[in-house]
Amino acid sequence: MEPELVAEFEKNFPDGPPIKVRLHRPLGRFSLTVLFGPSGAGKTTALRCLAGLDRPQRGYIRFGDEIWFDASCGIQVEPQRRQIGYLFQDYALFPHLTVERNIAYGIRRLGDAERRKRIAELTDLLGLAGLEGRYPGQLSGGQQQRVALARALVCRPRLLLLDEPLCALDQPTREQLRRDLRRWLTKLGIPAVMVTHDRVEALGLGDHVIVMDHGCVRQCGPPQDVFAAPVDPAVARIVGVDNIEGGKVIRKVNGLATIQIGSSELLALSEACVGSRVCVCIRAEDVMLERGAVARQSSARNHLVGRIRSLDREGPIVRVGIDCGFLLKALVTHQACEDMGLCDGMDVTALIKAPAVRLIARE
Ligand SMILES: Nc1ncnc2c1ncn2[C@@H]1O[C@H](COP(=O)(O)OP(=O)(O)OP(=O)(O)O)[C@@H](O)[C@H]1O
Repeated sequence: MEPELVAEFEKNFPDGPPIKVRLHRPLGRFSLTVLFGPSGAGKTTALRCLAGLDRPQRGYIRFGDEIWFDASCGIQVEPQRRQIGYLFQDYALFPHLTVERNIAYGIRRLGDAERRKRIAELTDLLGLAGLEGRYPGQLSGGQQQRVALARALVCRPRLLLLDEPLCALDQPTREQLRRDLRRWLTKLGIPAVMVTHDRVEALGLGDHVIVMDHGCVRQCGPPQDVFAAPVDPAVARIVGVDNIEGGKVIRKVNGLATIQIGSSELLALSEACVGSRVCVCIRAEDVMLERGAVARQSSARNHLVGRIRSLDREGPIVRVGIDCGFLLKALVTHQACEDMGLCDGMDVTALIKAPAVRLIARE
């Protein structure tokens, strides 16, 4: 049987909700588990408990056939005996040590030859060759983060824990490191658990995502599945679904359900029965806009006529709010917005394909 990291524990702080973690992940091969959720969800606490830096009040943590923590018999294995690599948000490099000595810090007791070999392997892999003699203050943010990663990896950890490893970096460096990180970890074959509240990072890096909110695990699974089909409106909000509306199934024809939302109707692919109440989720990027109130023939089943109520610029993207019986949010590029001459009060038609309308059953 493949060895697993199995954790089921609860950590309580005097103020705030109990943090309840459930996690079963394979250890025999590389896989990256993402802890995803808003600020205060309990992600860092979960990571600190796995590392042995915090002690839960209840539950257990098993790493293969080793017990790292068991509240029922008072076992708490010390962090250094867990052989974990931990990469924090702020790189926490020693400013007075060179890159080489920073990386070598955790393997000071190894023989010279082995130490040099390991440092060379990592400086090579992480693109740090040539920088060994520099001090952290002489490096860019991305280089510093790579040194911190090398320092976490040089001890050959059995598990790597990453807490928002890219959040302090500027956008281009972040994108580059995101691509590299997955490649490096795959090559080294070290299973990893990473905290992030960045959707792109969760989707781009993770093999498995655990959505946390208010100390609880709300949903887990492959990131694409979780982001495409959140189990409830709270998860839908956390994973960034822009349009979440209550509705009711009023008709079913050939697997296509008609959902009434206020005075509007939408078509969706659904198993839900006529009369059932649903929560309708539509991502803003799945909404296309056409000028005017008459849409041409299109494969999109939903044509909602409405009036623009807001235009909010977010970098190269504009978030458009349209009143079409309910407030529908659409994302368009700034260029598209200019080309179409979109403005407040203009009539538009929103086009949405039926599969982009996701339904969550409501009790
Ligand atoms: N040392 C502590 N003492 C008291 N409460 C704490 C402590 N550490 C965390 N908490 C509380 O536990 C809850 C979860 O915090 P945690 O840092 O794990 O969340 P998070 O999801 O990592 O948030 P962020 O994304 O902001 O880092 C919060 O309510 C926080 O106030």
